[in-house]
Amino acid sequence: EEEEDSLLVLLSVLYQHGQLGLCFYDSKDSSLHYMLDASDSQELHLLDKVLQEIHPHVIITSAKQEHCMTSFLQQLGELRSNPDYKPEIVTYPYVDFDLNVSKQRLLSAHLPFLPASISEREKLAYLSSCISFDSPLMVSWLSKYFQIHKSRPCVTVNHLRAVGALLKCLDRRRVGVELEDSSVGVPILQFHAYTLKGIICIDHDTYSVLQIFKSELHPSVYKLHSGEKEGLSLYGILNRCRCKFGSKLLRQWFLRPTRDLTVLHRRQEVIRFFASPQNSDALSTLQSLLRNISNIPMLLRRMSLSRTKVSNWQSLYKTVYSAVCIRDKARHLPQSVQLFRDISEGFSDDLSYIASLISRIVDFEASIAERFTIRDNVHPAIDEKKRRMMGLSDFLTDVARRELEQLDARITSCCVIYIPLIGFLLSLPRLPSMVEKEDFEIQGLDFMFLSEDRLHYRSQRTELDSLLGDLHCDIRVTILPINCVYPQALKSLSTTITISKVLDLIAELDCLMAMSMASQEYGYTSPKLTHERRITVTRGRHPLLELCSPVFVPNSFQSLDSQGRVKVITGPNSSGKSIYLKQVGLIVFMALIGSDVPAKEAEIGLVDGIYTRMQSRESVSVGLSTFMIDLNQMAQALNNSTGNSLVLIDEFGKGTNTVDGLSLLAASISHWLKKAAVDVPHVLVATNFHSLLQLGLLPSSGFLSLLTLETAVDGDELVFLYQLKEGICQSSYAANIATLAGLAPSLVQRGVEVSELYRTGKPIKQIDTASTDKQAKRCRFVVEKFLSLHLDDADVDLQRFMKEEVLPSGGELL
Ligand SMILES: Nc1ncnc2c1ncn2[C@@H]1O[C@H](COP(=O)(O)OP(=O)(O)OP(=O)(O)O)[C@@H](O)[C@H]1O
Repeated sequence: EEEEDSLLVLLSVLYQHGQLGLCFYDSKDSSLHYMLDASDSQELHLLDKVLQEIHPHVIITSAKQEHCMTSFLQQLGELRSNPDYKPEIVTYPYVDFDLNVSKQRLLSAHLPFLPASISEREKLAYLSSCISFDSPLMVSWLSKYFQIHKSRPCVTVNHLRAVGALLKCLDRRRVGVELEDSSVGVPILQFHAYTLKGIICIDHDTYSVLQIFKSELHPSVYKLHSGEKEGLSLYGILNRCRCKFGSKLLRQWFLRPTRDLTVLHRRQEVIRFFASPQNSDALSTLQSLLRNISNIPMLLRRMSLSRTKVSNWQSLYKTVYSAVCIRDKARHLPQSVQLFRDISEGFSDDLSYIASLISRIVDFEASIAERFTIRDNVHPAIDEKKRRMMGLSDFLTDVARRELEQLDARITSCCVIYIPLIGFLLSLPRLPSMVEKEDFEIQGLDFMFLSEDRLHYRSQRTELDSLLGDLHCDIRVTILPINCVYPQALKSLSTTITISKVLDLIAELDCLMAMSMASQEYGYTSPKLTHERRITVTRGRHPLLELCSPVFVPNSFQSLDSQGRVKVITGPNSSGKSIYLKQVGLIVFMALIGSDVPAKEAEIGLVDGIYTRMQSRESVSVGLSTFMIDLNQMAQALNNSTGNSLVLIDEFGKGTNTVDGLSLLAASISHWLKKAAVDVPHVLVATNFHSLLQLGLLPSSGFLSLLTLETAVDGDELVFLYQLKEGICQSSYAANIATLAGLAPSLVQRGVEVSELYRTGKPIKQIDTASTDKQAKRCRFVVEKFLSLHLDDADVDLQRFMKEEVLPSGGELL
């Protein structure tokens, strides 16, 4: 018990630009766990879940942090279900969360399992396979990057930053080594990638190789700094959301796929409902309503900060009104669907009240050109002023007529104008005789200014200003408080009916209708989701390639509980291996966000992670060799995958010496084949190393399944059939593909010859490229030289003869 008491969990957390990164140390097994950066809302729901799951005793955070984090930590004790839980909060200066500091602390951390003689470079390379750095040098590279582009929050490595502060705290408190000599550091015995239960581990590389997201710079020069647009990606084709926060929520679903069957079934039932043709009317009505939804909290904030524009009131009115309509529509849909029931019950009558309140206050028809007009009977003072304004024009014509009677007969016309803040002025045309300023003076009138050949005077006779006052200003002054006060009132009202809940439900509806539309258009099917360790896909397709390619050949996939879980796929180049791997990855991913999948039928056992080793990232920017990146990705897959993960490996080992690469690949596959049945992940390996199978480098196992992609040879031409079948590919057909790619036939022919000789172990003869004519000329030259040699001569020097006459240029002649 005492031991239990002394166990500590220390969590270090950083929230920046909507990204939450954290890591924690568990003294029970001296392990360091890190969670890859994940997007979290301002309410920090994700962090709350993490706290509930790991119950840290100490929470370390930065002194410089966003406001929401401060208030979250303050409320921690009150909000949580367990009121006794009060973790200690430690704040460190932001510099402790610096990337370079983190790197240095990691390098000097006490890692007992590493040999003492290990160099810093080797240590970094090792650490990069333990904790996702993206690359060991990435840390320093990123810190430079951040200094240059401080304002660009696109690359976030908050989990790495958090490691620095965590290690500092461990060191200070000497967790677990309190009684040891000060030279003994706090040991870290293992690193683990941490994922919340129910959330799937998918790293940045997987998102990019599977083309789940693909941002492209916006082609417009003006948007160069701000805009990145979505290229051809899964998110791009599924995102048909009508409102902005629908798209935002969909992105979050993509970033946080889940294994929670309740959540997924809730999404599936809505998608299925809208996918049915008889519900297409409901779909289009709801979608047109969704178009009117604006971001109310932002709108209200804007309205209370600055002077409200009519357009703000209009958006607010439209949003609330449309939300009421959505609720009414949802009430007519089957209440057996959970989301419809939530909308029907969750959108209270307060919404209708707000809508009617706005329409009672603001006169939208009269508020033309952004001028805010309030309806009659809202405010008695305004009503009175309005009445006076209405009669003003007749009154002023009358005044002008009276003034004209008093003026010089040469002036034939005049009018009274009103200029806000200056007041009422008499405006007369300028006569040709009026040249100098003195000529402008008229008795009984104060000259103000000359503009566009008209003279403007204030009339002492009528004193309109004192009579009427500055009506427009008055009306403004009376309106302003109303304009400011009402949004405040609405704001408090809207918080009471938890407007955020209404918006969340609307966003969810938007996402699901978008996914349903995509499902209908592309012919997807609703997968059966289970927690079993099996995946079966019948006639699956690649959701992006099928849109670009005129003909797409569907292929099935089956990975059962105990058989054929490790699939090795061989096939000629360009036969479709990579596409097949990605297709399986994408189908599983789509199931994990609740979407329908491109297949005829599918049963997906929900996986806890998708690990990929596919085409490498550009190595220049990350400062690592291509092969090192490959190894890092492979290490993550080998170390972190469980019996419930999906591992996709494409052409691993080709970045180094063939034999070494082949051995590493064979060793990695064997590692999985030798595991206990429950620990073997679903593995798909595509390789061009045919000798892996021809030389029998893999142990025989029931888990192993060998597949290939079908091709046919028609004459000299290779035809790709893209059909998956059991078996091994015997030839790479590299020559046929090289011919297809346009290499010269003579070159390809020589390649085939050499390859054949190499395979059969025969010597490869060098080809003499000199022409026959040239050779004959050389021979003639040598023969003539020998014929002219007289061996009987006493002074004959054979050495000199050979060197200087037969081989004058160092043997080149022969
Ligand atoms: N099922 C399919 N139906 C139609 N076309 C396909 C299919 N699979 C692949 N293709 C086409 O074949 C091309 C090559 O596919 P892929 O990149 O998967 O080949 P590969 O076997 O991995 O090649 P390599 O070994 O050279 O990497 C794709 O770009 C696509 O146009």
